[in-house]
Amino acid sequence: MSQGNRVHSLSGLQRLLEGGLIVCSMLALFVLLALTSFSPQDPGWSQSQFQGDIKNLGGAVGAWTADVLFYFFGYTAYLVPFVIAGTGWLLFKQSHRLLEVDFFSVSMRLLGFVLTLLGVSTLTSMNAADIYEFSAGGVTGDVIAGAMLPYFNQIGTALLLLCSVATGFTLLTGISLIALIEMTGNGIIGLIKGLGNLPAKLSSLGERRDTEDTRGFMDLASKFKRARNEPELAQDEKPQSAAKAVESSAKVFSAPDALVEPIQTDVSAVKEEKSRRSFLSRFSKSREEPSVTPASTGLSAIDEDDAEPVISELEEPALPANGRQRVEPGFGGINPAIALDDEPAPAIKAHAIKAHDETPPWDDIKFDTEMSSGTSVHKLQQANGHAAHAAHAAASATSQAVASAHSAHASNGAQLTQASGAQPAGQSAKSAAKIVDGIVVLGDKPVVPPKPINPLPSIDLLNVPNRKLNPITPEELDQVARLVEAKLADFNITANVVGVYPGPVITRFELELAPGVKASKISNLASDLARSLLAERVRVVEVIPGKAYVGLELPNKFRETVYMRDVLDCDKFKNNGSTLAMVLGQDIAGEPVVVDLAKMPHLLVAGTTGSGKSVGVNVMITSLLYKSGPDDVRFIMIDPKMLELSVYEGIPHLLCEVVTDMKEASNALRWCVGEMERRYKLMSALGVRNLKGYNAKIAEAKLAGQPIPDPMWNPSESFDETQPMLDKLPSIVVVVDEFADMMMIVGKKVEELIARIAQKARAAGIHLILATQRPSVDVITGLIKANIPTRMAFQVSSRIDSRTILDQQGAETLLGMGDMLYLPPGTGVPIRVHGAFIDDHEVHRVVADWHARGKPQYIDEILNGSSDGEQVLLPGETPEEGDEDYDPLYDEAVAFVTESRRGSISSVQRKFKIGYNRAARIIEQMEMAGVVSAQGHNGNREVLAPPPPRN
Ligand SMILES: Nc1ncnc2c1ncn2[C@@H]1O[C@H](COP(=O)(O)OP(=O)(O)OP(=O)(O)O)[C@@H](O)[C@H]1O
Repeated sequence: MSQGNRVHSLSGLQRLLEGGLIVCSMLALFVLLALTSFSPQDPGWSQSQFQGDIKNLGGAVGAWTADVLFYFFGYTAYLVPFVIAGTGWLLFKQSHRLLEVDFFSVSMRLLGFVLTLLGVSTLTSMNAADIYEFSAGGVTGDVIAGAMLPYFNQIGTALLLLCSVATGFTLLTGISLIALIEMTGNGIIGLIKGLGNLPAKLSSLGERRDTEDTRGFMDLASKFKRARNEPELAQDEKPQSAAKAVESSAKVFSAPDALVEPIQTDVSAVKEEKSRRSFLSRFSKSREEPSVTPASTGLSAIDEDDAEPVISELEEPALPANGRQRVEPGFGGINPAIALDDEPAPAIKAHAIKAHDETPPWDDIKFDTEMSSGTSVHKLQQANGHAAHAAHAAASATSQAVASAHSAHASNGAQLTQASGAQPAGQSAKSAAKIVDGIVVLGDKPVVPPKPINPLPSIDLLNVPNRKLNPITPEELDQVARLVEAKLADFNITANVVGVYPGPVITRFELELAPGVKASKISNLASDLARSLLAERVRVVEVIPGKAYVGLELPNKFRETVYMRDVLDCDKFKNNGSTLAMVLGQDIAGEPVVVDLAKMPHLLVAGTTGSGKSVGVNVMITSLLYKSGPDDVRFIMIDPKMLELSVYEGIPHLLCEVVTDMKEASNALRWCVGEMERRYKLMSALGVRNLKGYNAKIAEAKLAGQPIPDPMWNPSESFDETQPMLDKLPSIVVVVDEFADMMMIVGKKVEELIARIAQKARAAGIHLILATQRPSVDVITGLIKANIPTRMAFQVSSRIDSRTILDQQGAETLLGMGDMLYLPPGTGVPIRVHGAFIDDHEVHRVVADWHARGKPQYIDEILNGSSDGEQVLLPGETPEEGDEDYDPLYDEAVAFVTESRRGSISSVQRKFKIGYNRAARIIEQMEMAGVVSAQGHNGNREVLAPPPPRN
């Protein structure tokens, strides 16, 4: 892609190159024709006499050219047209690299070409019969053979020449001969094995088709036919027959290979990537050893001006993952049949309609069944992909199965509700369906299972990345290392590059400074270095934990995107036991970074607009949706911008609708403080120290059959007539996207509430993720900073902003697009992380997947305050200075203002001999009450209320 851009930007040069390609192709064709139609009778350089017409297709010039080429190179002359065509093509395709010519590699290739050509010519000269009247190896081959044979004899010469050809080939093409031999060997072995297994495979395939499949389909079809042809069949038996059909089809068809293969392909792509990195890290490790320090590599002779100071990219063939076959499971042939064929039986249809309010639309049901791997319906879809004819017969029964799935889904919602201790969503659905041994039972009959909470969403919902690797060669890295040393020397800093760590976005060079050189000297030169190295930005890492070196991070020329799927698919995340584990992205070496929100326990995210904050927040939320169900984690999302978080509306994890109104937002924070206090009381009643201990105790008690009654139940205040039992408590994550807005609108109160939650909520399992694009001290106040130890800084515009977030500079040198510095709790050294990328479609798919698993049970009190409409004071809270808190002089002041018809602050001040602030507050209260108008242009207020009636 980027290459394409370059070609366009060089359109003048590009035209020339394209012309060159055409000329080279024509020339190559001409030489090929001249060589193939060579006739010894034609005139030529080595011919003196000439009779008759020229037979060469290239005419006299062709005849001469062919003659010269054969004379000098013999058979090897046939290589010449290919070399001409190849040169034209290379110049055309690699035009962008003309500007960054690496003379070292060009001379290597040239040397390789000469060695190969001479070796082949001489070998041909020694072993092949003459071509026309020329020697088979031309004069070149003859001369070399003549010079070598007296000294090395036939065999020795041949060996030396073969060695020259092999070396030349490797130098020319850069292809490892050893790898080539290995590949050929593996290919041959694979072919032989494949051919050997072929008869067995063919026969087993034939047998399977002939027996099982056919019988399975016939059974299925006949069952469905019977279901259609027996209208008198009791209606309540229909779901059963559908379920049986589903069951039988599930037995017949195992998961198709297509579903397994793509994953394997993916794994191989990842492996490829890993091996690349391990190669590069091996390189960097080897550099650390004294024997191969840059100074001793001998490569320092490269002219620094010729080398680009940034890591360049070679053309890379697309990875196999690109061509990965995407499998879109669906109802296949059966879906249209549902719409066209028989209506569901009346009773079932009625039920489906009844349950509709509680269930997702048809698409969701389809999605639901698509994604529930291992369920019978999924397998039925596979079956129907194979047997369209059976699908028609099955349509009626399947409609019923799907209708049942609707109600089953509703029942799932009901279960969820119970699990979370909230009000049941739909009593009808609850009474209509129940789950027995993991199977939904409608009435007495088992039907298709709904989409369960477990297994959690599949990683297949995320895009398979179109990875573009950044193939940096060790030589290129070495060049840059030399350049870094040279540029530092320009600034009178003696430093040796002792380690090079290429990553997906940046490459870190570790520098060993000469004794007495301060690291801060390099930091101060960061922008000068960036300029002289032609880099966008350079980050200097003064302290690398555990090492005595200074780090210099240069952006790669071709930046790799870190995809969410790649990071999520790592063992570090999958094996993480915490329900609040989140992936962030990759570190500078390309290793996934997984963090635990429970340990943070609150996170402050800041960065300028467009730096990748929202994507970062989405990645964190999506990780949580991949790690935990609503039983474990609940969200309160506050989104003053009204667009970033609204996508999550309706997932079962939400405790309330996504909050966009700031008054409601402060209510939500108040609710959190109240909930925190309630949880503390519960925990102290149970004698546990944190939420984990509390949940363990509840689970233990339930297992023992002795659930713990709610110790805070008060019969006089509660609606519950009997003492309720305690249930598992989920962690609560409060995500605020743009909390600066909240601070501005609601004011100091928010800061207090946030500080209060931040101070205490860790043990209660309430966690804050606060994001802002305004990293200024009036937003990220001292109070907030003191209580939120974990920070995440995306790119910011100034050092001051970086200090506001991280208490140190560095974030101003980040590269944007998700590049971040993550400061873990309790440390002072931030980690550079390249944030993972997730696009909106992927988020939508994960959200839709959760929609299909259940509905949220909103708690109204969160947004509206307490149910009686009165603000209950939280423990330790003093009443706010409310509007109704009128000044004792207010009434007198109103009388004075309305009588005197003068509504100015100064008149009230003078009359009552009070301070300016107090008088201003009284006038403001009058304005709100409509006694005086708002201030006009001239600063005066009009008195609106009539004077008080005189007695
Ligand atoms: N991790 C990433 N990898 C690649 N590109 C990214 C990444 N994160 C963000 N981007 C790119 O940067 C753009 C801006 O990101 P994002 O919308 O998250 O910024 P923001 O800081 O939230 O901006 P705003 O505050 O204006 O909403 C995205 O549209 C995306 O193209």
